[in-house]
Amino acid sequence: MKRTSVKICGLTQADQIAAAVEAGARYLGFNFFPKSPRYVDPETCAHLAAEVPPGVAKVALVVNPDDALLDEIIGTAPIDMIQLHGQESPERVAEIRARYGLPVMKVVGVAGPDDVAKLDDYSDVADQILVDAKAPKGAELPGGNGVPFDWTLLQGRHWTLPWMLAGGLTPANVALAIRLTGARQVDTASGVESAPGVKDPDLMRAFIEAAG
Ligand SMILES: O=C(O)c1ccccc1NCC(=O)[C@H](O)[C@H](O)COP(=O)(O)O
Repeated sequence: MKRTSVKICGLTQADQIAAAVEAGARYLGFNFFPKSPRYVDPETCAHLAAEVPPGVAKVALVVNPDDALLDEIIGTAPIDMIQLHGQESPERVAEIRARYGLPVMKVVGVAGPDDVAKLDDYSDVADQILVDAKAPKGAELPGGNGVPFDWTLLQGRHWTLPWMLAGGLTPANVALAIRLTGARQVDTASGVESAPGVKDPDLMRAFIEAAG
């Protein structure tokens, strides 16, 4: 029986979705950040989402979205959860959650102890927290950079909300990351790709197996 729920983020092709589902992913992320090699538009997402069986959550990843973008995505594709991957304030998270009536996962980028403390700001307004590595200085993308953070920063920390670990997780390091942090949910994008934006079925299978 699986103990860890896995999210595969940045799916762009139907065959990758079939492979991720077959391997046991519980969440699939669709990326609406235009500069990303993993970008999909709402129409494409709607077609891809039709391939996703019940029980696997379809997550819309957005960065500092305005209502117009969210209206378009939610009005076009059957999204189950919104992932906020920008600098959204607690007030904006609450507003989005109320407007769309969907669960919201707020991302907090971590590089040091002060960042870990920020997780508490969202405990009353989000449904889940995604604890990701802070993007390296000068990076073009706010996430999906394949960079881990110091997992020991999370040791001894407890949160009331469900949370997910991300940032540079790969088939080779995910078991150690889980052991050090106690994460019960993990997320990966670049760690299961053969090239930027191209998910590799063997790597997805290996990741989910290693996550346990
Ligand atoms: O993946 C992207 O291109 C991306 C672009 C803009 C914001 C977030 C993005 N990715 C986030 C993720 O896919 C993951 O949730 C997370 O950052 C881990 O990515 P990785 O380190 O590549 O596993």
